[in-house]
Amino acid sequence: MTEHSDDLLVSLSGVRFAYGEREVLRGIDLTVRRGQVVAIMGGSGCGKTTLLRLIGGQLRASAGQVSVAGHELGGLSRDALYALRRRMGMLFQFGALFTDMSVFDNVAFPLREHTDLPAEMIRDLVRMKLNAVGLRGAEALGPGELSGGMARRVALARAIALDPMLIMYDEPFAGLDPISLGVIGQLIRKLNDALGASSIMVTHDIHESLEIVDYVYFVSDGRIVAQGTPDEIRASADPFVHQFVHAEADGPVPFHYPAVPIGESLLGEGGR
Ligand SMILES: Nc1ncnc2c1ncn2[C@@H]1O[C@H](COP(=O)(O)OP(=O)(O)OP(=O)(O)O)[C@@H](O)[C@H]1O
Repeated sequence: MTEHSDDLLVSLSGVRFAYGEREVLRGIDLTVRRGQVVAIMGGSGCGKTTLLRLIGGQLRASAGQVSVAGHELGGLSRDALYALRRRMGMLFQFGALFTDMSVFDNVAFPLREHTDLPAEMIRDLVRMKLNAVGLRGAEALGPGELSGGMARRVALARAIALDPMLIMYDEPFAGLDPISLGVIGQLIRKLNDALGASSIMVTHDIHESLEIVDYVYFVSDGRIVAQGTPDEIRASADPFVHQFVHAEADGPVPFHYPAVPIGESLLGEGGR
């Protein structure tokens, strides 16, 4: 397979990151090609959100390189980084809407903040984005009048308001019923393709993800431990992947947070 670096929108090589003394990422290599939707999966607290923040330039790697659209983030000035971040749409956990603003104003917010477009053009753009998520008729509603799935769709419309080249989702399916979950999954794919963008989503929802993504990375203990296309993942004999695909509570990702054996801890407390 020939791979031109132009095809790569995001590229991480040897990326390490620590919060103070606590090293969370220990050498991550990962790429996202233009047009791709990529999922990042892994146990709770393994560093998935941290990875998104590094790609978004909110955190800086302590070693290795993070490149987006051909720019190495570590070498960018503050202004250049800000300009690049404007071309990224982010939908963070639960994508909180501004509760005191209508659906329309929520979606208009990034356009008003980041552009000097006239009001009529903003109105048309907001309507197009709301139409893309099937909610053009809901523009006058307040967030309190929306179901969970509708609120998520409004957050999606807001995340794509500025036509980003990269959209990042942190747990886009969290807390949704199965039908809304399917709707959001299909929308993530559809919007990615309609915008000609690339998307990265951090998620625990393997079955929904395998339906819509092009590639999956599994993170554990600060490293990529498995990766592949949905077909490769489904067919994988890797114990780590198996635990995820079959939702086994215990396996390479342990059920228990590290602790002394329960016998010892109970005895210890009883002996006090
Ligand atoms: N600001 C911070 N300061 C110190 N430690 C942090 C900070 N943010 C996250 N951590 C720790 O870094 C580790 C990775 O966090 P991160 O949020 O990236 O994990 P995650 O894989 O997204 O987890 P989850 O799936 O539970 O959301 C966790 O152990 C977390 O406690």
